[in-house]
Amino acid sequence: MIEFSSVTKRFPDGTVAVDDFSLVIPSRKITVLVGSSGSGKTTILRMVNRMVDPTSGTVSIDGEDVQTLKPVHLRRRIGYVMQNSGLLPHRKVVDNIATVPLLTGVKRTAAHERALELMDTVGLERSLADKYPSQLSGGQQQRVGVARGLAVDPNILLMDEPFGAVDPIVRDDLQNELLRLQRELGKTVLFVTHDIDEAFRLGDQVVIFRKGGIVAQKGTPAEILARPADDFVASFVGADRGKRALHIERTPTGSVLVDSEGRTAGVLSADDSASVEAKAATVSVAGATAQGEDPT
Ligand SMILES: Nc1ncnc2c1ncn2[C@@H]1O[C@H](COP(=O)(O)OP(=O)(O)OP(=O)(O)O)[C@@H](O)[C@H]1O
Repeated sequence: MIEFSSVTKRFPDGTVAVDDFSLVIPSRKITVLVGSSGSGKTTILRMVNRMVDPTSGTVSIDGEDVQTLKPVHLRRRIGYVMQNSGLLPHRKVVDNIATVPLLTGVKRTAAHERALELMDTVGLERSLADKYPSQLSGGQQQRVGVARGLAVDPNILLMDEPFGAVDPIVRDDLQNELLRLQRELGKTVLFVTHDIDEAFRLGDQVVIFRKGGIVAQKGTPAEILARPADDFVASFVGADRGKRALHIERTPTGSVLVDSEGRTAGVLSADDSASVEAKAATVSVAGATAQGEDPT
């Protein structure tokens, strides 16, 4: 578990990037920080591995204040995946993945063998091992970035907009891959994105920031969608429009879900359908009662 307690970060130029921020990040779950640019998400993420130190407050991992731990040790036990993969252009894929294990003294053959296994894990052909990053597609480069983040076998994986720079189809693939990996590996993942769809798809816990680094709402995607804390959140998550604002329409052949643009978005399964119909009946009975009519 990672815990932020009343954390503030003021940079030397006076910018307050994070102001009195508290959050518990549960182990083996994906927590997603989402919000507009400049809301302090990256700064928060970087405080976990001490790329940034807080001005006040504490960040702890399993009860241990990270301030008491050496940055180099933290970075060797925490995976870090960034936008544009951050690969070293003059190193082959296999060497990029093996960078940190080699630094920590793992023998070259063992580090390379492990790198090849990680290529399997993230769905990369082993034949790409001897290529240079520029010879790979954007999606492949991101997979190498994820493999490199996993190379130290970390319990914690920090991911800073890792899929921000790839096209929507590849992004979709990478998100699926991360969910699959998470089912297999069960890491504690802290993930930063601008994209609310990505946040809802990946996050067990989602934290929505408004400008100025203030937490507008945190919860599961279902909690946030079912009960947005205020108009800002409702508008940010699109609860009031498009594919998220669904209503039931009865057709001669059954009930369907329709979005706010009138497009059919799906159907209710038989069970759901029965319970929704029952609820609708209860509501109309209650309504009739409220108006003083006899419901029978
Ligand atoms: N080293 C620094 N010195 C001064 N100000 C900084 C520094 N790093 C970040 N900031 C400022 O702190 C604020 C938060 O930045 P941060 O990168 O954490 O936001 P973010 O939510 O991750 O933004 P984005 O989504 O654009 O990456 C911004 O106003 C930024 O300009």
